[in-house]
Amino acid sequence: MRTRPVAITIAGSDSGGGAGLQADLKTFTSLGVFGATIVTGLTAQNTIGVSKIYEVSPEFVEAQFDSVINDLKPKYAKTGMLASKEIINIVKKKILEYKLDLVLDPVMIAKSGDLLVKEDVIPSIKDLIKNSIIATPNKFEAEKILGGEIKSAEDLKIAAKNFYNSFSTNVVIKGGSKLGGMDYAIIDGEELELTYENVNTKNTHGSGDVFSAAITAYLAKGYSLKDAVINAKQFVSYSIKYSLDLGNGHGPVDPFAYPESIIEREISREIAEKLVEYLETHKDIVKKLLDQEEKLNIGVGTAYGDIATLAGGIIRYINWIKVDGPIVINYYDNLVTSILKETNKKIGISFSMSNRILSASEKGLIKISESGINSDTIIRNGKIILVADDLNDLIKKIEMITND
Ligand SMILES: Cc1ncc(CO)c(N)n1
Repeated sequence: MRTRPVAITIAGSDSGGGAGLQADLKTFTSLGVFGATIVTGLTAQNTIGVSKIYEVSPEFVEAQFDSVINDLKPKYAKTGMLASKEIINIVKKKILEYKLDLVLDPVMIAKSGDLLVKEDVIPSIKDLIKNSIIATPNKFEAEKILGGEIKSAEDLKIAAKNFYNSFSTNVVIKGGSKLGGMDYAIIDGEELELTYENVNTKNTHGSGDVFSAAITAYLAKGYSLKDAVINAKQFVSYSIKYSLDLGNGHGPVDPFAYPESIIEREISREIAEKLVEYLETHKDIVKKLLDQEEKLNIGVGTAYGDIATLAGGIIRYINWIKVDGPIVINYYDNLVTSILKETNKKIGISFSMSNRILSASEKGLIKISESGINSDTIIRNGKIILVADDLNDLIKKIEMITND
């Protein structure tokens, strides 16, 4: 009998799928957490904007709480869009009734700039903040809640302290791209500056939702609040770095990017194993590619820039070959891994320079260059590196060169 940690999102639907409860559920699932939803409203929305908002009645929000909490007994919940003070008030009542630990994301506007809440929600939001374990406003929301402006990293730190002291609640304020992607957190009095390589993209629809959902998921998995925030920052940064160019507005971030990058690493390892097996069972071909007592190596890359290679390589002694493993990922740099990075090709093999290569090139079977631009065969350090888009393509090229 299997179980998973359970987390709840109390949020609105984004018909476009990139933000709101859809982003929350994708984030929960990607982190191995079972997500349930208390739907507060529906938006007719896409990457360009919000055209309509339909509010769920407070009574129906309450009914969802009673159904979900009594049965699934979650400890952690997060909020997204809470469009009116009536909804915020019922959420507060139910949070207290069920003693839920709340991650409060004071969602106010979509990436498109459209308002997601009524103008008069601020006092009720402030009241709910006091009943949360952490609030995660962005710069804009923090300005609305605190008053004043946040224009610099220094302002961001002052605002976080002010927020922490005013509400006696842990806080992380998201600085956004204008402040270099820096966030500033205060957790149990400890100040934390959260940074990641700055990613320049317009496709950030759903980024705030993914961040607060990831904090909630890590809490449900048993992380401390500080570790949950640190890990959530990594997770959301990855989903922004690999965000999707879908739609004509702000494309969605991709909460599946992080688990998929791990899946792809495993697939690259399996393809590398298949290539090694091919070479082991085709010693005649290896003998043609490789001079005696020399080494060849292979590389298999993923869409996330990770590369599987052999730690040692394959060595030829007169009539037999020795595989010097293991297969490692991003561990050793060698000729193949650097050429794969340069050319963006998916798979490669390095071997000895020979007349065979030159004649294959003269016959027009392969295209040699030093740069690798528009060619499948690169000369580097007196060796040859053959690259291809997939395993079959590479084997086809290898057989073409050694077909005599
Ligand atoms: C429904 C919904 N919730 C939250 C956001 C903020 O990303 C959004 N754009 N739409």
